[in-house]
Amino acid sequence: MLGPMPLHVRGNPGDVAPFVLLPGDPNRADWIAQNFLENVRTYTTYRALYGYTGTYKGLPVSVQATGMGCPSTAIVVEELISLGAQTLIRVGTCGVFSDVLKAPELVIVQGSVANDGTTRQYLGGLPYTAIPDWDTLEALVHSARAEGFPHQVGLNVTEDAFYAPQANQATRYAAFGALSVEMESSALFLIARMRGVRSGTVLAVVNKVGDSEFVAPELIQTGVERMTRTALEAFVRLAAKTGETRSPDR
Ligand SMILES: O=P(O)(O)O[C@H]1O[C@H](CO)[C@@H](O)[C@H]1O
Ligand SMILES: O=c1cc[nH]c(=O)[nH]1
Repeated sequence: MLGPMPLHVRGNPGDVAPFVLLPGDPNRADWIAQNFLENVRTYTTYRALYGYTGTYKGLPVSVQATGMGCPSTAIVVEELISLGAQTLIRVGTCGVFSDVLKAPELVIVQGSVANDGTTRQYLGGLPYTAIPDWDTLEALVHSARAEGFPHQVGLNVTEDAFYAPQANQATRYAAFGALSVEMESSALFLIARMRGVRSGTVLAVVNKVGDSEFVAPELIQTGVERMTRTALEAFVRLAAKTGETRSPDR
């Protein structure tokens, strides 16, 4: 299964843990590694797609930046899987469509509208519903509940063009029940399904779509801390359920 060093995620076989957190922002990857993991080592810095492996409550966990958008995410996810990743949880930020959902509340993504070019290219025009793995979704919801973190579970929109001139196309999906918008989950969910691994997404709210500013930094920070804890606790739950305690240097 494990081949030579991938082109972009420049780790060696054994560097990446089966459980991987996926922030878009490389600085968030660094911050998570420093503040949540123990015995951290860096396995890649190429193109600022930082990747670290350490342990959380004794469980080997990696945190790998995806960069922004589905094209970069697709490369990173494919290469992580080639390096042995088995469960990938995106810990991202999102915009929301109404004041019903406010920072630091979390969004746990039940499915993501694939309004992006990467999944379109993979699928060759086939309509598709991008959904997370059920066990991962369930573990995220249980963890958020157990931690007492306010959250909503629902539909997200993944899009490519943050500054598309059609005044936030994604808002059109709000009328059909979408809660949030971001730029990576559809590709993550599709590729995970194709390659037979598990995936999920938990998001911290950073803006209401259409507003010209992000919400206050302390609200964003609280949301990011909570989503990170939620995802890590989901890994612990999944590991306990399936007996996965493999070390990254197995
Ligand atoms: O904060 P991250 O995880 O990068 O996620 C969101 O932030 C970026 C846009 O500001 C996009 O990548 C979007 O999906
Ligand atoms: O993709 C994103 C991320 C945060 N906020 C948005 O409005 N869009």
